[in-house]
Amino acid sequence: MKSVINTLYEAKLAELKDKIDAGSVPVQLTIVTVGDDPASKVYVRNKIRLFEALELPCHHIILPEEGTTQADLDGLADNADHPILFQLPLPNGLEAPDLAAAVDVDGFGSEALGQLVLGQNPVLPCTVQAAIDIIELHCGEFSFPGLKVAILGRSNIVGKPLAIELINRQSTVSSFNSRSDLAIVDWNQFDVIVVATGYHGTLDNTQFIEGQLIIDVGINRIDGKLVGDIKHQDGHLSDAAITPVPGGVGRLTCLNVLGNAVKLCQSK
Ligand SMILES: Nc1nc2c(c(=O)[nH]1)N[C@@H](CN(C=O)c1ccc(C(=O)N[C@@H](CCC(=O)O)C(=O)O)cc1)CN2
Repeated sequence: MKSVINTLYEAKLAELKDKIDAGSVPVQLTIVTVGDDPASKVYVRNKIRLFEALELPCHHIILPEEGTTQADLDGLADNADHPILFQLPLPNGLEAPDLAAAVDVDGFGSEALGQLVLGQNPVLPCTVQAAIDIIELHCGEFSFPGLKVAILGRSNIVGKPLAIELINRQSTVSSFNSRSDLAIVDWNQFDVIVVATGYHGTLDNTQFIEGQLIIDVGINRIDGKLVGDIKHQDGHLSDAAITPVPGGVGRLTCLNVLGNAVKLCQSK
């Protein structure tokens, strides 16, 4: 699976470099962070490094947790004239402003989500785009209609928008959340299982079968080690294709921030 992700990453990066070179509008991004969430620091650093590697401007606005108001964030959003994102999670009491689709690099705002529901080919949330690309490469470009996909997790940034995008593509989508009884589910009925709960051990590799594609969206730090939402039982080699953590969906998510910024800047 690692080689599939690497192939995808390199192909997308090459395609983006060509688009950047061919475009007349400069590609840039602003990232806003509030406070000092340690995981966010890593993710933001990875995004900035990618822009730096391509010599593209990535402005980083760092605001203190103490004293930053919703009006400060809303002001930044209202004045944005190029792609911007507010790194999540934000401290309690603050929420990401509802960005206009033209500058919404995450695709989390109501305008971008409305376009998604209407199937208007918007900028997809970066993790959703990563899952779609992995399915497309692993199962085939024309595999979406009728594909049986289980999605565990109903977050606004992954589970819900991924379900909508897959429905747009005529897949058969089953959605599970923390109130679903996972113990009675026959996981063998699905072609693809996407686990995006944020809990390590939601499912384990003994529950999958040959031929299935398993997309692990989770990034959990346990005893200083990065692990996904899927537990890998020692001594059990799963025949299913399972995306790795780290080096899987998270890596592609970062690349898709660049992809979305290119798309937004070049559609001005
Ligand atoms: N504004 C947003 N906030 C958050 C998003 C998002 O899409 N937009 N998603 C997640 C975090 N995320 C994106 O920002 C993200 C997650 C993981 C990675 C990544 O590079 N992962 C690496 C491992 C990194 C590590 O060492 O910890 C990997 O999986 O290989 C980048 C971005 C929540 N917030």
